This record gives sequence, C-alpha cells and structure tokens, in this order.
Amino acid sequence: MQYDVIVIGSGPGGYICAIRCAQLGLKTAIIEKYKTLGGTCLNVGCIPSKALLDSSEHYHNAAHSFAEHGIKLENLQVDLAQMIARKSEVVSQVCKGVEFLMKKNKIDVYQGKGSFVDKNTVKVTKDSGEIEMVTSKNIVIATGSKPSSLPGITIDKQRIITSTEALQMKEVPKHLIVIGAGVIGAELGSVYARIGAKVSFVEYASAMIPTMDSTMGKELQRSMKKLGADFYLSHKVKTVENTGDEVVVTAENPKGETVTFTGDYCLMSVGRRPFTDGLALENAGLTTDARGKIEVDEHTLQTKVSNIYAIGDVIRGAMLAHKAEEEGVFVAETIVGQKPHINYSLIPGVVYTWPEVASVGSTEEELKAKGVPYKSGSFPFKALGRARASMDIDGTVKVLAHKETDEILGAHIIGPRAADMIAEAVVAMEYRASAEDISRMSHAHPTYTEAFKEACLAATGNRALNA
Ligand SMILES: NC(=O)c1ccc[n+]([C@@H]2O[C@H](COP(=O)([O-])OP(=O)(O)OC[C@H]3O[C@@H](n4cnc5c(N)ncnc54)[C@H](O)[C@@H]3O)[C@@H](O)[C@H]2O)c1
Repeated sequence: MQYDVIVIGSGPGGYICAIRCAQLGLKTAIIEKYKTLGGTCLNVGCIPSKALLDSSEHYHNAAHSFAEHGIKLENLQVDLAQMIARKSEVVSQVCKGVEFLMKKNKIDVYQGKGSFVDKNTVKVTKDSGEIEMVTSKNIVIATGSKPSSLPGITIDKQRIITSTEALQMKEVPKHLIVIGAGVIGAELGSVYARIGAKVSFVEYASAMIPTMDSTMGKELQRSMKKLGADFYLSHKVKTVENTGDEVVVTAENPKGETVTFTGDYCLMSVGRRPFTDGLALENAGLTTDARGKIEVDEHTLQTKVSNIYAIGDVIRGAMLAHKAEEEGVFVAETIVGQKPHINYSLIPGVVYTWPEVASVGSTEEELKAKGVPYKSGSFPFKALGRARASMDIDGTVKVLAHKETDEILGAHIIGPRAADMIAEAVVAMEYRASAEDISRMSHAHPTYTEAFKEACLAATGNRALNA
C-alpha cells in the first residue's frame, strides 16, 4: 500500500499527527506495536496516573477532610484492586476513543512493530510473526520514550519498579522508596502516600521538581511532608538491590557518606530516554545522538533524510504529551506546505499532585541567570474565599514580570486546579500581556483564578485587594 504519510507510534504526538494529516487530505497510516492505541500517555502514563491520583485524593479527603465538611464516614478502606480496575477501565475507554478517531478519519491502523527497510518503506511485524510492507512519501517517527535507570541498576519490575508497574500494584507498599523527586516521583509518590504507604524520596538535586521555579519545589515539599513523606535531598543513589522481600538502596549523602534505605518497593523515576529500539534507523540513513535522540531541523522537524520527520519524546525538548501534539500538527501542516509555528517557550509544565503545580515561561532562577530585570508578585490561596470554601488553602501564585515593561515573563502556580489555571497565563503571555493588563481584567468571584489576578496586581507594585 502506498501512503502520503505513515506515522510510527500512536501516542498523543503520533495519533494527533495522523488525524491532522488526514484532515489535510493526505492518505495516512499509523503503525503501533501494542494492541491498544494511545502510546505511553493513554496506556501507562498521563491518563492512568491521573485516574489513580484522583482516586487516592478522594480517599485522602474522605479520611482527612470530610469530617470537617460535616460528612461522617465509618470503616473507610482502600480497595486497591478496585482503584486499579477503574483506572484500567478509564484507559480502555480513552484508547477506544483513539480507535474511533482513526476510523472516523479513515486512517489505516497497522498493529505490529515498525522498522525501516529504506527511507520510504516500513516493515510491520505483527505479534504472529506475519510481515507486511508499507510505503509512503513521508514518514513521521513518533515512538516516544521509555523509563531510564541509573548505571548498574536493573529494573526487575518486581520490587524495583518504574511508573508502569506502579500503575498496577497488587498491594499498597509499606515503604516505597522513590528515587528521583521529579514529576513522576512526585505524582506516584503522592498516590501511595495518600493511601497509607510510607514514602521516602531520595533525590540527587537539592530540591524536588528541580527544573521548576524553586518556590514550587519548596511549597510542594511542604505539602508532601504533610502526607508523611520523608525527603533525602542532595543524595546520589548508588545501588539498588532486591533482596527477596525487601529492596535496599544505598546513596551518598551531602557529606560523602554512604547511607542505606530499606523498603518493600523502589520506584525508579530518574527520567525517561527516547525509544528507537528495533526501528532500524540505519536502513533509512538515520542515527541518534549521544542521548539517543533523533536530530531534527529546528524549522521543519525534518530529520537529515528530508521525507522523514520526528516528533515528541524522541527529539529534543520537554517530554510532554502536549508538546508532542503541537509537533504532530506542525509536521502535518509542514508536509502540505503550510508555515505553522510552535512557541516552545510557552509550553506549560504541570505536576498533578494536590495541590497541583503548573508553570509557564521563565523561572526566577532563569531570569536571574540571564540578568533580565524583573519584579515578582505573589498571592497565597489561603487569602481566597473560594479556597477557604473548598478547604484548599495550600499554595501560592507567583508572577514574574519585566521590571520596566511589566510584560509577564513567567507564571508559577502551586494550588488547587493550578493545571487548569495555567491556561490563562499561557494566553496572557502569548499575547504579551503586562501584569497590569491582567490585574485590570474581571475575574469571576469566587474562583481560584482571582489568585492569578491578585499576583499580577502584586507584580505591578499595587497593593493586593484581598490580602
Ligand atoms: N505531569 C507531567 O507532565 C508528566 C508526568 C510524568 C512524566 N512526565 C515526563 O516524563 C519524563 C520523566 O519523568 P521523571 O519524573 O522520571 O523525570 P524528571 O526529570 O522529572 O525527574 C527525575 C529526577 O531524578 C533525579 N535524579 C537523577 N539521577 C539521580 C540519582 N542518581 N539519585 C537520585 N536522584 C536522581 C533528578 O534530579 C530529577 O529530579 C519527564 O520529562 C517528565 O516531564 C511528565
């Protein structure tokens, strides 16, 4: 079969790319090695983790805040099997949704492992061993990423696990040692801390979520401590060993001493690596860089072989589903000769803990390092009537604006519904709004979004109206 575009990989980058190609009139196929479409995000990433985050948050609220709301409960229990079953049902529904979208857009789906034969031909090897050849004018590599480990540490998937196994646990860990207090560590660590596990974070950097504005990491750590989590920051993990019923982790503490942690499970959340195994890139004249990424042209996302494009986790930039989606649309439109644009500096980052953390634009540390003159305005959620009403008073909004022009340069939110609130900051910054612009726009009362308006007001140097 001859196509205009073949997309390899059906995660959010790949399936969105295929849909946009089809919408633009291109004869499109998508190849997926797993039985279900949707890639990491839908099957073992964003969606199942959010399902468990929501379930565990409901339990946590039932255990800790329902009484204050005037709701009495007796014999409250965690039914982990049901939590996991509901998560699986959610996953199944969203995957079926992608299947439906493929049919609706007349995209041919090939189930099997794709590998290059040459720059226009992909061999699809089905689980049964059956082989099919597909050819296309253009090919888009959207094969995503896999969890990475540390040198010398083998993930056995039994006690030394990744996010994938942490989404299908058969028991609540007694003591979960989380290596790496980044996004995955924070999210899955909070799931199990809420439902009764002792959670210890062992993190190499001096703060959790170290790539975000430092205020966010400090606030998140404070809220995770309320869940009973322990933090061992500036600790470099050296070894992890499964001893049968236990897992033993050794790390070097800031004094250079070796410290040991013992738990029943260890979650490795030290980052992800691009996934290109088995693609036979060399047959198409492609290679990967030292970090395993496929190099692309900054302006077109073409690889060095001009009819082959790459998007999402397999190329440079943030490993985020919504970044991959933007790139999927970008490539489809580029193929038909349009001139699309992605503003990489305004891709928001979110951590789905509770309170949630969401960020866009520059951090305070980045502005300092670049010598950009800035001013900062903050507003705590505890001063909002809406937050008082829902008992979600932890967190703050921090807005960074240019000292002279007042243009918003960064917005950093930790608090209730921060993940949704950040959209306002993205729109404001895309239109290059000043902090004063936002502070003069009406925000519905009572809403959490008032905190963003108030932080903008504070950044302008005006006095907050509600604090
Ligand atoms: N909500 C979301 O958007 C979301 C959710 C899950 C994953 N992701 C993405 O998936 C990718 C992987 O997530 P992640 O949490 O694994 O990576 P991450 O990069 O967010 O965090 C990894 C952490 O591991 C630490 N680390 C590295 N080596 C260490 C060592 N030897 N000892 C102790 N700590 C060490 C790092 O300092 C870092 O804090 C990220 O790019 C992330 O953005 C995003």
